Amino acid sequence: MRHSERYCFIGAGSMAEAIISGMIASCRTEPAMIHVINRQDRERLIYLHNRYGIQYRESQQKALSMAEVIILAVKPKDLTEALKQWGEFLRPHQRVVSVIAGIATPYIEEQIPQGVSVIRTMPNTSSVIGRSATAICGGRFTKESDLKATQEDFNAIGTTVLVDEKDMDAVTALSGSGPAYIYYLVEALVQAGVNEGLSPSVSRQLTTQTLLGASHMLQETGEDPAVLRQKVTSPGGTTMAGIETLKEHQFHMAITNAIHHARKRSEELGATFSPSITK
Ligand SMILES: NC(=O)C1=CN([C@@H]2O[C@H](COP(=O)(O)OP(=O)(O)OC[C@H]3O[C@@H](n4cnc5c(N)ncnc54)[C@H](O)[C@@H]3O)[C@@H](O)[C@H]2O)C=CC1
Ligand SMILES: O=C(O)[C@@H]1CCC=N1
Repeated sequence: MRHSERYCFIGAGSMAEAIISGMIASCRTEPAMIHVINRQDRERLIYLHNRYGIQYRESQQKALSMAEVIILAVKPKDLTEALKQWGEFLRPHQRVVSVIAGIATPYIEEQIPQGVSVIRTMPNTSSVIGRSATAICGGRFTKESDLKATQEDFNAIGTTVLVDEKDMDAVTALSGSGPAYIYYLVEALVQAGVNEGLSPSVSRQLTTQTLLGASHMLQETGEDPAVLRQKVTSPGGTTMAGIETLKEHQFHMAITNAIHHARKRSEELGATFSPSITK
């Protein structure tokens, strides 16, 4: 549903672009309702304006105060400076939506005027094509209506789930970073097909459609992935030979450790942003 709130993105990087393009493509909002502010790189704003029609020219302070929704889309290391620069212009009627990995709502709440609702989200880059998996949690001043509106924003670019803030680091490791693991798997599959004599284009086409088909099977049948796997795996057949090799190479353990390490990294990114440190 298209609605009338104005958005102001702080940070014009790849995640901001993924969300903006998804919101415009899904008609959640019009380009004229989106303003983007960025540090230094005016070329980037011109690119976003030319490509999507978003706004950037008027005073940045005015853009911030006119928006109902402020989206924080800077890197974790740049957040403190960004909040110093822009935080004082925020007001309690606005909702601040952070997409920043690792950083908890209390830190942001402490850097901006008292009472502003801060909502932490973790989308992923599939926002561009309206296929993000986004997790959302509210902060201390977040009302039901803020959560609902934020869910509607992100439902326009994929699916959403409400979680407790304590789960956000795990979410970040799993679905925030998740597309990269899948692309890494695809790189390996395509190369493996080529190693076995397929052309790169045939290998990529077969791999991509296999991934897509398997994703749809998971979603549309709702079956346990282990059951779906067993249906492919004939006793003594090719799949069994492949799966046994994956087991020998501790595939399961590699994935488990990767997600654990990514979650720890999310915690580390947030650790230096504890509210008590800023007092
Ligand atoms: N890339 C991804 O897959 C995902 C990223 N995220 C989060 O999104 C955030 C942004 O990530 P990317 O877009 O990849 O980073 P990026 O580096 O592409 O973009 C960050 C932008 O913020 C701008 N910026 C820095 N300081 C600023 C300031 N004081 N005022 C205004 N703009 C400022 C930079 O100029 C840059 O354009 C990160 O915190 C990341 O954790 C979340 C989900 C997925
Ligand atoms: O790698 C990162 O830190 C960000 C957060 C989730 C995906 N990309």
